[in-house]
Amino acid sequence: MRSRSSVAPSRVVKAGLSRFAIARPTILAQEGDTVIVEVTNKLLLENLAIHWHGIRQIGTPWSDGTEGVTQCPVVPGDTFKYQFKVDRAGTYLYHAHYGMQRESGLYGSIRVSVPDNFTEPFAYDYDRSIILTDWYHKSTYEQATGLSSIPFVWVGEPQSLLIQGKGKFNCSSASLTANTCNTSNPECSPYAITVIPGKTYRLRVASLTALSALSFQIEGHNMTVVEADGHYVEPFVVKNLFIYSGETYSVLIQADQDPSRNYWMTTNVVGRLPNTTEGLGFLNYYPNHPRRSPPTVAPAGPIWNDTAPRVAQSLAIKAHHDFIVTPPTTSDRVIVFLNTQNEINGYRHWSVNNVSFTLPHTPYLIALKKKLHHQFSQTPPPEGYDSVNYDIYNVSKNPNATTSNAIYRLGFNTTVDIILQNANTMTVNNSETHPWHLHGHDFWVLGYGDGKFDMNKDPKKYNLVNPIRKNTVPLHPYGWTALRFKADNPGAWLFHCHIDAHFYMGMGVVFEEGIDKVGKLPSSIMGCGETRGVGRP
Ligand SMILES: O=C1O[C@H]([C@@H](O)CO)C(O)=C1O
Repeated sequence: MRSRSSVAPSRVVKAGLSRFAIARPTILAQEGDTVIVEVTNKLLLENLAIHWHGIRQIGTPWSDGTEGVTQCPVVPGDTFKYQFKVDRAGTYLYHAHYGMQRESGLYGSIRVSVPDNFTEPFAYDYDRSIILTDWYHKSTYEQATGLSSIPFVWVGEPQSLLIQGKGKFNCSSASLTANTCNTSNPECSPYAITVIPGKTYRLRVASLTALSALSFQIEGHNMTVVEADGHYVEPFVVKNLFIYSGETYSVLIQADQDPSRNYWMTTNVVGRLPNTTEGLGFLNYYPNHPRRSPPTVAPAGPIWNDTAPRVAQSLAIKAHHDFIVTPPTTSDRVIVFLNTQNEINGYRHWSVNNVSFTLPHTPYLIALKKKLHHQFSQTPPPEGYDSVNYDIYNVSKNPNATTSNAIYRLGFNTTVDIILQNANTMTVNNSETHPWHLHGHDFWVLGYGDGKFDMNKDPKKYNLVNPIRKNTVPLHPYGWTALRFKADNPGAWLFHCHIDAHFYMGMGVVFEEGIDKVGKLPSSIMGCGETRGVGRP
């Protein structure tokens, strides 16, 4: 097993956040470090909160940065201090967690290195990170207004795909002024990763798309997957890496091709009918010019509606044989989450077991700890759905759908199974891919399957031998995904679809466990709802 560093030096990273800059600093830390980030909200009119995606916040649930769940928003002009321990090496992310703010570009990487005396189960010469995103021309406010209007206005497909904040847009297709669309602007040149011929690179690839499921590929180069969401993977080789919003992977690439030219890196939409041209970057072989286009046409990625290779990749991700932590063999509670799109009072929502999630005025962590139980519904949300009669293959009207801010209260230290069940949307013959992200924990991924989950048969097929642990996992169209986790981290934790618009439309739940074990809450997380006036100077 990996050893822990006994020294815990602190690092302070100061971040000021202003509106349009895309490239955020990467936070570099070592396992065991305490990271302190002082975030100053320099936005004129917007609140914010920053989530440290993949960091479990053990003992610091108030630093999870989830507005409405673990803290009040950081208002313009205020500085908020996040402090947490990075207790496990790996590839993580940070991003805004206020409304749909993340997709405006407020994100970055967290790279936690292994302790000094530790050898990873693979070797490489250099370490590089990229974040894949999609980009909309409409502001998040315009998008949010459409989503919560009658008639419903969907955000649609993004205008561009970005590799490390850089992408392209066909200016001739829009009536934009010269300043907003200028292809000769160096800002528009594709992102390049420069490699030295003969060397091996660890490329940390993350996705923080607002909507798109992606395939990522590098022309002429195989990728060996070695890490997923901070856990070592039994290595396997891919040509296309399928990646969903909220996931991180490390892949190894060998710079072993003809060194006299550059190669395309491309990313394209899968899982939805694409209306966005592919994102392009260069794998730049030194000493070629980093902006010299490869001599080839950028190769096309895999076809968008072929689900089988995506499910196959999900199934291929297993824990590395030297780093297996087996899950408990049984669970104390099984909760089934039916994912549906429905209409409630004429508004379009996403729901879990016909309940569309809404946030209370006082964040849960505060309301729970201070026993302000009137702040949110005390009617327990449903543990499942009518799996006998519900037809997952057809449009359902779901007439009993409601909105609620009730939460799932879990017994401390119990083992919980979550079965995510997909279904048809409100469009005929359509079921979408949803990346589900759990705050405060990793879960074991026990299995994926097609169709309706069968409680009698499917658990027998669970992988209890070498399941990967992750914090984000896809739910494939018309399929199910089975997860297991231990409710061992005192706090209130969001579990939600990582598609911005879907979470905005109610696709999430909150778990509470061990609230009596949470330490004294810092007053800085207060100031809204029933704590208005508290924590503000
Ligand atoms: O929530 C969504 O709404 C649209 C579509 O279902 C209705 O326009 C879509 O593709 C979503 O993911």
